[in-house]
This record gives sequence, structure tokens and C-alpha cells, in this order.
Amino acid sequence: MAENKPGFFSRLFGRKAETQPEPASQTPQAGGEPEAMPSPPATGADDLAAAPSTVTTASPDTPEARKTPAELAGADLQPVETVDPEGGNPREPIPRIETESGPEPRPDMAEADKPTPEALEPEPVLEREPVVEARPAPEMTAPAEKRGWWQRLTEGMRRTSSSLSESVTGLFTKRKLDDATLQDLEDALIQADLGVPTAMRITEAISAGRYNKEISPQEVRSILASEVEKTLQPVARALQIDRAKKPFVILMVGVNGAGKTTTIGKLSQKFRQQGLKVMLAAGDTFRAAAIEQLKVWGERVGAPVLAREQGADAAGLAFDALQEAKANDTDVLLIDTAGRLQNKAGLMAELEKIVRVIKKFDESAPHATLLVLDATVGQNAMSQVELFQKVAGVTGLVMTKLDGTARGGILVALAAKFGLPVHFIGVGEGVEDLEPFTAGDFAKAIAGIEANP
Ligand SMILES: Nc1nc2c(ncn2[C@@H]2O[C@H](COP(=O)(O)OP(=O)(O)OP(=O)(O)O)[C@@H](O)[C@H]2O)c(=O)[nH]1
Repeated sequence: MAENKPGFFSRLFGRKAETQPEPASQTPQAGGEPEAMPSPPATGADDLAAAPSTVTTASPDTPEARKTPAELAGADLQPVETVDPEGGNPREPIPRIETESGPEPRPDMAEADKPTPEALEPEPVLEREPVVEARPAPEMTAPAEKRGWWQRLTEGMRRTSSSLSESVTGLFTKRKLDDATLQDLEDALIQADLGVPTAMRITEAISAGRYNKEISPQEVRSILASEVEKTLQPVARALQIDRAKKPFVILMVGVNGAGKTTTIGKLSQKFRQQGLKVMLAAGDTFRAAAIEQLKVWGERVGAPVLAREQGADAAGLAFDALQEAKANDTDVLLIDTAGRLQNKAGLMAELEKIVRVIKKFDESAPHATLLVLDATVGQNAMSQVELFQKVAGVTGLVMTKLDGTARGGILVALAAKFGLPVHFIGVGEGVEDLEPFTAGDFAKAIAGIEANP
């Protein structure tokens, strides 16, 4: 994309892009388009037979045997703290349960240490005995109730905003707005993953009427915020639960580790607080620990969880969950799915099958298909949207882990390119760290404007 970008001066004077030498820094290398990946061996996930399901109730009295299936024997699972069957407000994030294949990318990891999206392939848990370890609960930096959303958002997005802010301050302190400065700004915006069209638009807005004049970093930040807000405004749309649909079916999709299961937990908590009857379906039958993770969330928020053993047919489970939810007068059914990479043809076909089977039960379902995107993958999120849109008909986005990256600008690029509704954003592992997406707050946070709106 960046290769075709005409320089700022060229655009200003209508020169052709090819005549401009392209500085190496213009290519958003770190967040570049993913390279073609070799086809992985068959996972066997498609051949899995259906198996009897279990519904966990939300009772804290759930028998131990149910809480810890055979494959997790010996695992030191974290006890569920602050369980409130009435859908109270559990603050402790649920630890992600890991297998021996290693830990997941952590928000506190250096960018360079993080596994590439390619390295996030589904763990071959079906081919060997998983060894499950409990991950210690992530530390909470401060009591959540003392920090409002604006504070958590700005703190979470600090890495994105400070890298942009540093560029802006460096570029505009006692410097005139000439073509070189504007070119550097445009490059900085592209490096921050905002995407070429948005970077060009913002740079043009900043230069309008100010060419060859001095402009303060504060002015630049404020124009940046207002342009970003313009791009985001149309996609900042709340997730509407249509009460006429009963159950309202939400299918969660995304690559593994993106935060689907955690997001289901956080959303369930919100729905429960709205007085809705919620049910969860552990459709991530690929990863044993994901089933456990969902059961823990179910207990926490007071929502029954329909689960089968690892390796069971996810489409069959989704169908059963629909029946169960209908019979129980459930308001919202959230269906988890296995994390999958775009190039996993078998797993993508499985996802198509889940959607087909759901439609057999209710032609209008799923009523929302939410793609969970991990902000730390940067530009790779673009191809994830394209593929999941084709396979599952994504209706909205949830972006997680904005706290773990300097690449929060990717949300702006996604908004500009796809125009899909962004319902929620996540800036941490805690249940309170997921909130409805608002364009103005996000734009100010990204531009490093500290004022509380
Ligand atoms: N820092 C941070 N971590 C998050 C956020 N959302 C989720 N996580 C963490 O990301 C990790 C992966 O989350 P999961 O919910 O297990 O991801 P998943 O998409 O269900 O993964 P699979 O089951 O492998 O498909 C967990 O450790 C979560 O606590 C977020 O907004 N910020």
C-alpha cells in the first residue's frame, strides 16, 4: 500500500507518485501485510464426532469433577473469586489456562518478543496430551473502581499515543509547516498503523491554510484528534440486543488468542447487569482449556455453559445450545468458537458449518457475528477482517489488547477501509476493561489529549 503513496509535495502540486523516491521508512514494515503462509498439515478438527454435551449451571456448587475434566487433571486452576451468581461485578480477570506449547503474547512483552501472528497457530492439542498449567492472575495496577474508563483508556493506549505524540512534538517544535515536516508527519501516522488514506487526509487537514507557518504540537494534536474522530464516528455503533429475538444469538469469531473467550465473559457480565438471561456455548472445542475458561466465566457471571469434551463437533454443540437456550427462555446466547488462522481451510470450513447449522435452527441467526481482533497484530487485522467476513459474515468488531501495543491506530485504518461497526474495545484483562467504543474518547486518547472529556 505504502509503495503507491504519492509524497505530500507531489499531491500538493499534482506530480505523479512514480517520480518521487520512496523513503524506506514509509513502508509500515512491522505491521505489513502478512506473507503467504505454507499450508499446515490437516488438524483433524473436521473429522471430530459429536459427543454428549453437559450444561454447567451457574451454581458455585458445581461438582469438582465437572470443573476439572480428565485432561486437566493435576492442573492448579485458580479458584473463582468473588463469584456473584446474580451477575455482580467480579473484578479479577480470569487467568488464561495454557498448554505446554507455551505462553500467549503478554501485553507487557516487548513488541519484538511477541510471537508473530503466524506463530499463533492453533495448538495441536488434538494430537497429544495437553499439559495444562494455571497462569497466575494478572496483576491489577490499581483498584479498578478508583480509575474511570477514560483513565483506563488513556493509560491503556499510552504506547500508541506516546509514540505519536513524540513524533508530533519532535516535528512541530519551532518548525515551520513545510513539505518535509508534513512528509515526516505522514510517515509517523502510517507507522502508527492509521493507514495511508487516513494519514494523507490528516496531513492535508493540518496543512490547510497553514503552509509555511508555525504550528504548535498542541494544535497538531487537536486537528489529529478531530480528523480521527471523523473517521471513527460512523463505526462507533452500540451492539443492539433485539429483545424480539429470543435467544439473541451472538457468534464470536477470531484467530486464537485474540480474546474471544475473555470477551464473552466480559460481555456476559454486562448483559447480566442489564438483567438479561444469558447462556454460553463452549464452541471452542479445539482447546480444552478454553472450555474450562468459559465454565469459570459462566460461574462468575451467573450464566449456564453448554459444553462438550475437547474435540467434539462444534456445529452440533451450537445447535444443541440453541435448542437449550430456546427451551430455557434465554435472552442472549453467546457462542464461543475455536481460534483459527485464515489459512486453516479445515477450521474455516468448520466455522461455515457452524453458521449453516445455526441458520437451520433460526434463519435470522446468528443475530450478531463479532470478530474479535487483537490490536497487537497491527496491519494483519486487515486480512483477518476480509477473511472472516467472507466465511462468517462479520457484523461487528471488538478490538482487544489496545493496552499492549503502540499499534492502536489500526482501528482507524479498519474503520476507514471496512466501515464495520466497532462495538467494544478492550484495554486490559479485567472485566471492567472492556467498554462500548466511542469515537471521541478514542480519538483524544490516540492523539494524547489528556483532558477528561
Ligand atoms: N492486555 C490485555 N489482555 C487481554 C485483553 N483481552 C483479552 N486478553 C488476554 O488475552 C489472552 C487470550 O484471551 P482468550 O480469551 O483466551 O483468547 P481466545 O481468542 O479465546 O483464544 P483461543 O481460545 O485460543 O481461540 C488472555 O490472557 C486474556 O486475558 C485485553 O484487552 N488486554
